[in-house]
Amino acid sequence: MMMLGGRKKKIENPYHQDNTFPNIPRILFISLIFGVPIISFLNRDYIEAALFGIKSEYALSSRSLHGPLSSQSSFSNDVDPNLKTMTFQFPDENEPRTFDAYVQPDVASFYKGNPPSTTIQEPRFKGLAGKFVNFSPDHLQLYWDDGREGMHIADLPPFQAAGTATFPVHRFFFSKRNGDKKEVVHRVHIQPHQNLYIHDAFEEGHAKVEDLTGELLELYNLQKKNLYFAKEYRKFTGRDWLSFYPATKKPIYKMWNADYFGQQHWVTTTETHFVLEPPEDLLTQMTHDEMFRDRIQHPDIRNLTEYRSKEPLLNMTMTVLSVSPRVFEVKSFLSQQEVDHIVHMATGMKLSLSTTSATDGKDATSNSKSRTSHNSWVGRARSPIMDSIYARAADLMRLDEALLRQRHKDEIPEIDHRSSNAEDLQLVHYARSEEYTAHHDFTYPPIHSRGQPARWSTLLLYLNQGMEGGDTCFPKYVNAETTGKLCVTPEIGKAVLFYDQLPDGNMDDFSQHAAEPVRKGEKWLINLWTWNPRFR
Ligand SMILES: O=C(O)CCC(=O)C(=O)O
Ligand SMILES: [Fe+2]
Repeated sequence: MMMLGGRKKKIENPYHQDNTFPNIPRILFISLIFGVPIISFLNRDYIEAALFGIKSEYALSSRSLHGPLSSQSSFSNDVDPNLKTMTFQFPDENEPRTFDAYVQPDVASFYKGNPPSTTIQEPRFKGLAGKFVNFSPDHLQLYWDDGREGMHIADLPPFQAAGTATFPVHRFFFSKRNGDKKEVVHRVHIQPHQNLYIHDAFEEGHAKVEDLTGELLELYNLQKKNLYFAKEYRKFTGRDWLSFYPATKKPIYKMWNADYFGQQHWVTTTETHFVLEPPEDLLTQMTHDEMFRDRIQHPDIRNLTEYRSKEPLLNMTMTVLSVSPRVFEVKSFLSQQEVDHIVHMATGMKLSLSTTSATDGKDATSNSKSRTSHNSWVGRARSPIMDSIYARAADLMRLDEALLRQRHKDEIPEIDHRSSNAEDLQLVHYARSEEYTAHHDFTYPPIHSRGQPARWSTLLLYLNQGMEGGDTCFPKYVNAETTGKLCVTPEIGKAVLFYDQLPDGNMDDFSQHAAEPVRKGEKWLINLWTWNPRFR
């Protein structure tokens, strides 16, 4: 992450360890307990709309202000049409195994009408997710070879892996401590379209399987199977396998299809926009009972209906910006009122960002008299508006809103933990000339972690507009018309949803993205990350 570019901005994020380090520190979450009857709400109703030949899908709110709608699960029983059965056999087994692997469809199908061509344009951007596997019983360190001492990237315990965004010109080395010295045991030269780099001490004659015992032997066997699988997966799909077989399962949640550019999905939610500012005393921390989904049984819950839009429902249109990676845009996901509220919660500042875009970031912040604190993380429970934004985001992603918060033991009993599957919202601020170079939002969990928890989706919410530069770009998006990148320009309240994983559980290298430098003005946005299967 850092040394190969990285984020150049003021707000340091201790949790956002994009693509390098396997350990994700934890955010403290107050444990909440509530005991009320559970009614399940998720309703999904698909309507094929003939309108303009655009396929539309219609989903209803996961948490109704008006009462339960029906019961449907957030979890996917659907078979993603891009999953194809791959058959393979481990050398030490008698029976073949199968795996439903994501196979990218023909690029011509990414276009509704006539495709501009029938072949993929090779992106100009050559960066990729590098994953480095220590297939040895030694505790190693990974360094980026900068031509000098080397720059430390990651700790690599025996049979574990780590990663970073990198480029084909880069070189790395694996090293081990030898007294006070670093002893290089393996060198890597990054190649185009190759994500996986393995230091195989057994093949290189530095280690013998016969010498392994106990836990090391167990880890050896796990990683050996995984690496064998990775070879088969690459043959079948053309991509490197960045997850862990067999522990990584395909995402448990429903994923939106992205079949062609411009495809639209419609989502209707009862979590309508806030359009008036509620009094401060109504905007305090939510209690557990108040966040409970069954609001109809709790008329005292702060829905704050009188401060919301008069419309009973909010219609959100998701437009497919990219098929691979799957990227969607939703205009007006947030209202101006909500944007102001988020900034207030996250920074303590009372300011309307829409009026600050022409100035430099420093001026906007130092002019603010009402600034009381500077938090860059905002949790769902901070106010009824934050709670509602999470519930709306859940609807957009077709998740039960209870997944995005602490749950009672009877809520979603199919999953074995009660903590939220989403992180707190992370505020990101860029002053002039700041940027966040191309990176991935996923990390690599340790191989012995049974659930293989990982970030599944990223929801970006733009809090201002009108700056020069500052686009979010996807430089590896697959298409048949340009070698350039796909860029999204910030607009107040707009959301961009993309998936960090493929429908088969592999990390999606093509989800690599960058925040372009802000050339004039400043940029504000927040991230909402949802994990599969769990966060913490
Ligand atoms: O600022 C942006 O447009 C993207 C931010 C981002 O990728 C991140 O914070 O991980
Ligand atoms: Fe990111």
